[in-house]
Amino acid sequence: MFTFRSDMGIDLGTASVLVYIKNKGIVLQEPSVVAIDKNTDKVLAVGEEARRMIGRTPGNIIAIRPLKDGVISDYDITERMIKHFITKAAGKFFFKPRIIICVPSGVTGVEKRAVIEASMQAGAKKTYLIEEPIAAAVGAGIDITQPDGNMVIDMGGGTTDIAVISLGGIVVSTSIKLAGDKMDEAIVKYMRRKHNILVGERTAEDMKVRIGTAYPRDKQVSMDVRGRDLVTGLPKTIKVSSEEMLIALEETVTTIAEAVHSVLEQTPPELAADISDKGMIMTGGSCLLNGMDKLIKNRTGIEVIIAEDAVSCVAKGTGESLNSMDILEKQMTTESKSY
Ligand SMILES: Nc1ncnc2c1ncn2[C@@H]1O[C@H](COP(=O)(O)OP(=O)(O)OP(=O)(O)O)[C@@H](O)[C@H]1O
Repeated sequence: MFTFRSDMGIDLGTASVLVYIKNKGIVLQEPSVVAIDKNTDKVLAVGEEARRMIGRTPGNIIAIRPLKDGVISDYDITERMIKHFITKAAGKFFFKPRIIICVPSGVTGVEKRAVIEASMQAGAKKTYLIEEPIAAAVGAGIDITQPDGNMVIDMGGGTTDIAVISLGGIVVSTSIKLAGDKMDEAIVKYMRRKHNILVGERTAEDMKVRIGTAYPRDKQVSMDVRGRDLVTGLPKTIKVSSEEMLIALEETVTTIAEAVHSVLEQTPPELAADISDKGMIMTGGSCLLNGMDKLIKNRTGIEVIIAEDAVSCVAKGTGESLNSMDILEKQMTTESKSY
């Protein structure tokens, strides 16, 4: 089916890719996973279909997450993944779309060019890149053009980006490679250390979402977890409580709260006063971890607001930035402007 020009915003995340099309909203949300046949180098599946293959692939098939820790770890695969998602989201287009892509904050100039190249090859008329905290703020409904201090904490899969934004620009920021993936790893380590059980990446993520917590819960919850007993080598099921998750996640979540505190310390006083009045906004999938808002509030004394549709904020903000391209142009990567 042919569609008329549909400007497109893409959140190229470590954990998932979201595509936003103007006037349509989020049209695609899939994990950033690609399954490859090692022998032929052929892409077998992308997104959800590829994710289901993680940990279950025969020798010749590998499921790759081409973005890791907020950087592009596999270039070529990232390029192929972007092309696949653009084509899937847009169908065949009549007018080439303008595409704006939000990349993890740690990517290098070379990686940025690879992303732009992939987008151009997939049929973009022009490609722009945008910084993650700016996109998150726009998606959370903040008018970033005002001379007001706004603080955004975007906690994704690979990175947590913390930024103070005013007049459309980032005043102070930091990006740490600690977010959802590291929480999952911490759970795997805890289960091995405490229970002598090996659990998979997906089980750990499930535990985090269902019983994980960053702050003591009012009411304890627990779940049955299946893994491999490291002593007998056989499958085993045990009950794990949210109290245990608090211990497993403590180091990771405390470091994130400390990073927020340190950005606040570097914030100019007027902007800090604005933030203190309005509260900080949290976006990204990992901000949904139970008690994360309470932990940060407890550490900083400032109210924390979880944005509506926290997971899709960056994609939404990326897409909406197309409307205010002139104001935001200064935020975009210079090398992307000329394409
Ligand atoms: N309810 C929840 N509780 C805790 N964590 C959650 C929840 N829902 C999603 N997550 C986590 O959020 C992370 C994904 O978030 P998101 O989709 O915002 O990341 P991303 O944009 O792909 O990553 P990045 O911004 O680092 O590139 C995953 O680690 C996932 O496990």
